[in-house]
This record gives sequence, structure tokens and C-alpha cells, in this order.
Amino acid sequence: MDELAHAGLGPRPFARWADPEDTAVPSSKVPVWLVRRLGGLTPSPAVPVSDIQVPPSALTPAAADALRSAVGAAHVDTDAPARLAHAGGQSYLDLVRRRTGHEVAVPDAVVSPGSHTEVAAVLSVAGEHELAVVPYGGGTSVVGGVEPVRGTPPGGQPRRAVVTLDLSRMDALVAVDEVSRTATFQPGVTGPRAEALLAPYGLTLGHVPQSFARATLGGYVATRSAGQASTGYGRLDELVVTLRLATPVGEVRAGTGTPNAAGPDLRAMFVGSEGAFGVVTEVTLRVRPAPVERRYEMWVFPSFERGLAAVRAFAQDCPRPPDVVRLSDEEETRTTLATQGAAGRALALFVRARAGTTPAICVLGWEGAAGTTRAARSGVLPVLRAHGAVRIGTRAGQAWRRHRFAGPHQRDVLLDAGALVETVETATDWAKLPRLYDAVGTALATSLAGHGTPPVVFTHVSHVYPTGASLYFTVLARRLPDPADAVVQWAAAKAAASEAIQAAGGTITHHHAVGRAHLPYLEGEIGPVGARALAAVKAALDPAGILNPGVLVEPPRGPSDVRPQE
Ligand SMILES: Cc1cc2nc3c(=O)[nH]c(=O)nc-3n(C[C@H](O)[C@H](O)[C@H](O)COP(=O)(O)OP(=O)(O)OC[C@H]3O[C@@H](n4cnc5c(N)ncnc54)[C@H](O)[C@@H]3O)c2cc1C
Repeated sequence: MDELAHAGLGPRPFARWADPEDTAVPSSKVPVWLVRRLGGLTPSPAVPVSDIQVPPSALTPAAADALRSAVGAAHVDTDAPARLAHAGGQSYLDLVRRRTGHEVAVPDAVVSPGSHTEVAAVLSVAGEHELAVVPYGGGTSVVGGVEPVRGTPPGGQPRRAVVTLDLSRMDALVAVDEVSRTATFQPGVTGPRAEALLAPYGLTLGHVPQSFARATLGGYVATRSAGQASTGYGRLDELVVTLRLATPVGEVRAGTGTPNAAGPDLRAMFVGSEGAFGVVTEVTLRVRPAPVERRYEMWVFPSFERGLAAVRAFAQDCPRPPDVVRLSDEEETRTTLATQGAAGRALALFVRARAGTTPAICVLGWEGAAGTTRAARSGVLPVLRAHGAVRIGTRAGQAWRRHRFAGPHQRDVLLDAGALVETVETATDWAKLPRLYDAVGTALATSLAGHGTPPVVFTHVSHVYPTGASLYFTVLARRLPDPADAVVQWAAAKAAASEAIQAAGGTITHHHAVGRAHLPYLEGEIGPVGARALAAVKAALDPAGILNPGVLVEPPRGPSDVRPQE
């Protein structure tokens, strides 16, 4: 995984994923055919960050002094640039707001602790001075998880100020246990840094979400994330061995390193708790030997439906499914091939000749010790053949691997060009998957067409399980020029997609987490008793509602919210 250790990026620009120069990904252009299909785009460069008005910090001098005592004066920043740099996450709407200067919310201060003790001290200051605290890892949340929201405690006044708790100083490898194959990290370690820290031991975490360059281990834990190689390496929840958290009522340690029967597993309560129950200050994760062999191939199925049947068979019937499985629907296949220039056009002709008029490409990847990938690959060949798949080859597979972090860079280019570009993800069991696929695609297309901006919607499946799979929709449309209209345009489409997901039996989120964006739909998924159970945990660990108000748990409307209903 050595090259992963070098996949980091420089400081994040205000309204983009990366500086156009700061990337190994070749600069891309918006294809002419896409502009034509979206009905023309009006270029929409970001306004200069100096045009964004930053209100004075609402932090009182006493609160500021107390925070300085907690973490050191150098680590409490109330200046505009630091506050602007923490103005929300990386969803399409976050970026539209920052690109246009429309309704940009900033925290009152950015506080950067250096240890568990300092995090605990900040939480204690927050309690005394009526502050809200937003834990912040890489800031790549796409569900409003790091929005600086003050919130209002039950029956009280809005909190005086909100501070963003930037965990980037806590970026050390605490310990490696090569015998047990575990590694303990502080939470602010980014994906590339984790790989760089593990490389001298010949170990890897193997967790590669598309946001890998910027996301942190604390963020992975807090959102229960899934990497592109989740089929082989497991989701983050499968990798967490132990956790240490600071909560407003004290320290929690969860997990003992080996399976046990000591009551419900507390790890499950904190993995995916999105900074609403506590701040992850240390995490021990399973690691494994870095692969010495990697084989990535592209195959093509005669249709998405045939591809779905095959990837289901991988998960259900093959002793070792590929580590990476990524099946594109017909529209994503067309788009992928059309954006690859001359090579893509040649490949498109080849694909159509071999697989017919509705081809669906599929990337498969195997990683492991010397001599293991060939045997693993042989195990799935009968499934591929039985479902009419044709091999395109390793060059196309390797090209996908080289460009697998390119999505956010391409999004920058599309946003500059005036496109709406966002993703929607869900999952369900295999039996309901085709219906869910149709329902979400139709909801997105109908809603956006209703705004006069018919979209291109394409989908892939990249996380497969014996019982079901995820669906990941990418949506492209003409962005409405007025920022307020653009917000309504996407908010309506997202609501339509979310309602369609719930009606078709999908989960509101397979890996992006709940945040604020999905909270209105959470109770529909876990039921009122489930929602009350989460509220009760929140009330036990964060009784004053300091942490991330409005994330994961509805702010209580009154004390009855945490009591059993009559
Ligand atoms: C381009 C792009 C691609 C993405 N691809 C994927 C993908 O492939 N798979 C995937 O799962 N997700 C993906 N995401 C979503 C996002 O990257 C993940 O949710 C990631 O795990 C967030 O990590 P982060 O460090 O950036 O967390 P942040 O965005 O900083 O925070 C996310 C949430 O976790 C909380 N939090 C952060 N650190 C801590 C901590 N130490 N303790 C307690 N709470 C904390 C925050 O308060 C917030 O609620 C993508 C996002 C983008 C923008």
C-alpha cells in the first residue's frame, strides 16, 4: 500500500476539494457531450473568499481564556481564516454555499487539542460556558456532520457560541502490536498518514474511502465508513478493536481486544455515533500485512441485471470474493467510456462488440500475499462465465485503480462549469435491490426535471454482502444560477430520493452517516423506540447537549423526550 502513503493533499482550498495543481490526477475537462445532455451550462467560478463576511466571534473573553487554559493559547483561533476553513463539510450544498458566499456559517472559534486530557478539558469548559462543540476530523462529511450549529438545550436559550474541535494535532501512532496485528492511533491521523505510519512494519489498514486523502481515522469511526475495498478488508466497523472516548460526563473505553460476552458490545454504540455521544481520542484497529500482489481487472456483463446476479453469487457462493467489486450500471458504463477520450471510444466499440448494446462494466480487484491472488481469481471465474461476462483486461482495471480518488477533483471541474453534481447512497437486501434502484433513479430524474433541469443519473454497486448490497447514485444536472434556487433544486431532489429510498425498503445511508441531512428519516428506519433509545444514550453521556447539536439525535423538545411514552 506504499503508494497510498503518498496520496495526501495540501491544505484544502475554501470552496474546492483540492487546488487544481495539487493533484496527481490529470486535469480533466467537462466533456462536450455532457454539456449537451445537461442542456447547456453557465460557468460558475467561486467568489473570492475575501468577499465572504465573517461575523465577530461570539466567544466571551472568559470562555476564550478558559479554552486557552485547556489547550494552550496557540491552539484557540478566533481569526476569520481559521473559522472559514471550518465552515461545514464537503457536500454539494456545502460547496455551493462556499462558492457563492450564500449562507456560509462559521464557528466562533477553532480549538485544537493535543491529547485526550485536553479534549476532556474543552468539554468541561463548554459545559461551564454554554458552548456547543463540533468534533472535526478531515471535514469531509457530506451529511452536514460538521456544520457549526449552536443548538438550544432543552427548555433553554440558544448556546452562546459554537467551537469546532479540530483533531488534526492528534495524529500519532500510539502503538503497534505486530503479534495481535493491531495498531492504536490518535483520531486525527489521515488515511495516507495511517498507511505511512504502518508501512515500516509491513502492515496496512486497507481502508480506502474515496475521501481517503483527507478523512481521518476518528472520522471513519464516527461515521462507520466503508472503503472501496470493503468486500475484502471489511467495513470500518469490522476493523475497530477498542476505542477511547472523552464524553462530557467522563472517559469511556469500549472493546477488550478479543470477542467477549460482557453484555452488549459498547463499540457498536460509539462506532457511527458521529461526535454526538463523545469524542474519539484513541482507536485500536485491526491491521494486516501489506499486500505484495495486486491484480485489478475490468470485465463487462451483457447488462447490469446480469452483473448484479454475478456479484451476488460472489458474496453468497464464493469462498473468497474479490477484495474490490465495483459494478457500473449501463449509464455509468456509457459515461465512464465517454469520458476517457480516444482510448475510451475504442474501448466502447470493443465493449459493445463483445457484450451487446447494454453493457455494464465491472472492476474486480484482488490483493494479498505472494501467490494468493491467482487462486482467488480462479475461484470467481466460473461465476463470471456463467453470467456472460467478458474480460476487458488488466490495463482498464489498473487505470480505474490509478484514478479511484479522482472523483472529487472532477467534481471541482464540474462545479466550475456550472453543474449540479452530488451523490446519493443506500443499501438493501438482494430481493429488494432492483426495485430500490428503479425507485431512486426515477425520483431523482422526476424531481430535477420538475425544476427544468433533467439530470444524468448513473449508479454503481461497490459493497456486496451475502444478504444485500449498496447502491451509489451520481447525479449531474444544470445548476440553477441563483444560489437560493440551487439549494432548493437539490434539497427537493434529495428529499424525493430519500422518500423513495424509505418507501422501497432501503437504508437512508449505507456509509455516509446520518448527520443533519438524514436525521429527518432516521426514525422511519429505526422506529420511535429506537430513536428514543439513541436520545436516552445522548442524555446520559451529554446531558447538556454540548456535542454536535442536531446530529444523529433530534434535539429534545422537553424532558419527556427521554422518558418512556405513556
Ligand atoms: C469526495 C468524498 C468521497 C467520500 N467517499 C466516501 C467513501 O468512499 N466511503 C465513506 O464511508 N465515506 C465517504 N465520504 C464521506 C466522508 O469522507 C466519511 O464520512 C469520513 O469517514 C469522514 O471522515 P472525516 O475525518 O472527514 O470526518 P469529519 O467530516 O470531520 O466528521 C464526520 C463526522 O464525524 C464526527 N467526528 C469526526 N472526528 C471525530 C472524533 N475524533 N470523535 C468523534 N466524532 C468525530 C464529526 O463531528 C462528524 O459528525 C466521502 C466524502 C467525500 C467528500
